[in-house]
Amino acid sequence: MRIAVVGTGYVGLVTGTCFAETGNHVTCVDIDERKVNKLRSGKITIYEPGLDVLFERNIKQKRLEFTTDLAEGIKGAEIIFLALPTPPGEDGSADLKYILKVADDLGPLLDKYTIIVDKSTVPVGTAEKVRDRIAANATVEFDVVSNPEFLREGVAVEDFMKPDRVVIGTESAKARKKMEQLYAPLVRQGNPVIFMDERSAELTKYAANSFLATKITFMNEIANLCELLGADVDAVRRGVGTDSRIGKRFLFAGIGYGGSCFPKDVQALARSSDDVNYDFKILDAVMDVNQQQKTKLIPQVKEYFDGDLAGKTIAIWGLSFKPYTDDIREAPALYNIEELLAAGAKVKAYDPEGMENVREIMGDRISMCENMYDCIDGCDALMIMTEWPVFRTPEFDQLSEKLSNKVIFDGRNLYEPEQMKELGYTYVSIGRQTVNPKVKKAVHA
Ligand SMILES: NC(=O)c1ccc[n+]([C@@H]2O[C@H](COP(=O)([O-])OP(=O)(O)OC[C@H]3O[C@@H](n4cnc5c(N)ncnc54)[C@H](O)[C@@H]3O)[C@@H](O)[C@H]2O)c1
Ligand SMILES: O=c1ccn([C@@H]2O[C@H](COP(=O)(O)OP(=O)(O)O[C@H]3O[C@H](CO)[C@@H](O)[C@H](O)[C@H]3O)[C@@H](O)[C@H]2O)c(=O)[nH]1
Repeated sequence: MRIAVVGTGYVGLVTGTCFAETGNHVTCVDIDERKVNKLRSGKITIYEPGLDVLFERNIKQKRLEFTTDLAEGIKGAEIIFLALPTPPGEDGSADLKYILKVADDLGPLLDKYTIIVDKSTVPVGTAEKVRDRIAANATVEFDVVSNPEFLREGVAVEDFMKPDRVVIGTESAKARKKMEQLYAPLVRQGNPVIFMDERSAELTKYAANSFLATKITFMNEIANLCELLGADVDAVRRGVGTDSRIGKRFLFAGIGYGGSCFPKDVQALARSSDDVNYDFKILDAVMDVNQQQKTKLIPQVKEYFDGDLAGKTIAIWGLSFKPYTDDIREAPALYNIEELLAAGAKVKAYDPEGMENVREIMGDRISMCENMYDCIDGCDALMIMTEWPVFRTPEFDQLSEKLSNKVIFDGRNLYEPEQMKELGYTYVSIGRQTVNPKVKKAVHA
C-alpha cells in the first residue's frame, strides 16, 4: 500500500518506519526542513531503541522517503496519517491548529478517494472538524478515521509492531476494510483491532492515558502515606499488584509522571469535561498531586543542608522523563533543577540520551558531564530523577570517594534501603523510610 504520514516526530517517524517495515511505501512529510534534510541523509532524528535498524533498512529499500512538500508527499497515497502536535492551548485544552491547518491544505490536493487518519491525540469531535475542513475544498470522496496511537516512548517500536490492541473509529465500511488490511501484519498474534465510532475512539485515548496517570498518582499518594505511617510502598505495591484485578504494571511510585502525553492529555480531558459542564473531580486531583509530587524531594534536600542550598553543588542522574528516550518534555528532572537553581545551588547533570535536548533549553545554567561519575565528583549530594538501568548498580566505592557527603535523594527507588544502610548513606527515597536519616521525617507541603 502507498501511505503518507504528515508530521515526522516521535509518533510519525515510528508509524512511518514500521509501516514501511511491513511492506508499504511510506512518505513522511514535515515542515521542519532541518529535520527532513537530516532524515533524507539517512540520519535518525530521535533516540528510540530498535528504530535505527528498521529506519536504515527501509530507506535503503526505498520504501521510506521524506519531504517537506505536502503535495509531493501525499501523491498516490491511499491513506494519509496525521501525526501532528496537539499541545495544550492557553486554557489547557488541546490546540488543534496544526491538524486543522493540514486539513485545510489537504482538501484541494486530494485527487482520488483517500482515507485521512487522525493518529494524533485529539478531543472528541475532531474527526468531524477535520472532515468539514477538508470537505470545504475537496472535489473527491474521502473518509476521516480516528486511529489513536498507544505506543510508549522507549519501547515504541515494540508497542507499534505488537500492539495490545488497535482502536479504529470509523463508520465507513470502505475505510474499515483498508485499515484492517494495513494493520493485519501487526495483529497476527490475535490482539484485537477494535472498531467503534469516531467519538468513542477519540475518547478511548484520553480515557486510557488518564486512567494510567490516575493509577500512578494513586500509588504516589499511597507512597506519601507510607512515609508518614512507617510502611514500605514497594511491599504494598507487591501486595496489591498481585491482585489480577489491579495488575502489576504502572504501580511504581516516584517523582510523578512526565512526558509529552500524560500531563497534556489529563489536562485536555479535564478541559473537554468543563466544556460540557461536567466536573471530572478525579482529574483535578491527579494533576494537583502530580504537580506536588515532582519536587517532593526538594524540601528534604533543603532540610539536609539546614535550609541553605547556596553554594552547594547537586548532582542529577537522569534528565529524560523516562529511560530509553531522549525526550525531556515535562521531565520531572527539569522542575527539580529549576528549584535547586532558585535556591542558589549549582547543578551538574548526566543522562545517557537527554543531555543535548536539555542543553538546548538550559544552555550553561547547569553543567553537563561526560559520565555518571564525573557528574558526582565534588558534589554535595546526588539526586536520581530517571531510572536508567546504568544507575541501578553503580560502583558505590566511586560514589563514596567522589561525593562530599554520603547522601542520595532517590526519586525512583533504585536501591534497597538495607544496602544503603550498610554502606552508611543517608538515603531518602519515595514511600519508604529514610535510611540513616539526617532528614528526620518526610516533609509534605
Ligand atoms: N510521543 C508519544 O509517545 C505519543 C504517543 C501517542 C500519541 N501521541 C500523540 O501524537 C501526536 C504527535 O506527537 P509527537 O510526540 O510525535 O509530536 P512531535 O512534536 O514529536 O512531532 C510532531 C511533528 O509534526 C511536525 N509538524 C507540525 N506542523 C506540521 C505541518 N503543517 N506539516 C507537517 N508537519 C508538521 C513538527 O515539525 C514535528 O516534527 C500528538 O497528538 C501526541 O499527543 C504521542
Ligand atoms: O509505574 C509507573 C509507570 C510510569 N511512570 C511515569 O509515567 C510517565 C509516562 O510513562 P510511560 O507511560 O511509560 O511513557 P509514555 O511514552 O509517556 O507513554 C504514555 O503516553 C503515550 C502518549 O499518549 C501513550 O501512547 C502510552 O500508551 C502511555 O503509556 C513517565 O514519567 C514515567 O516515569 C511512573 O511514575 N510509574
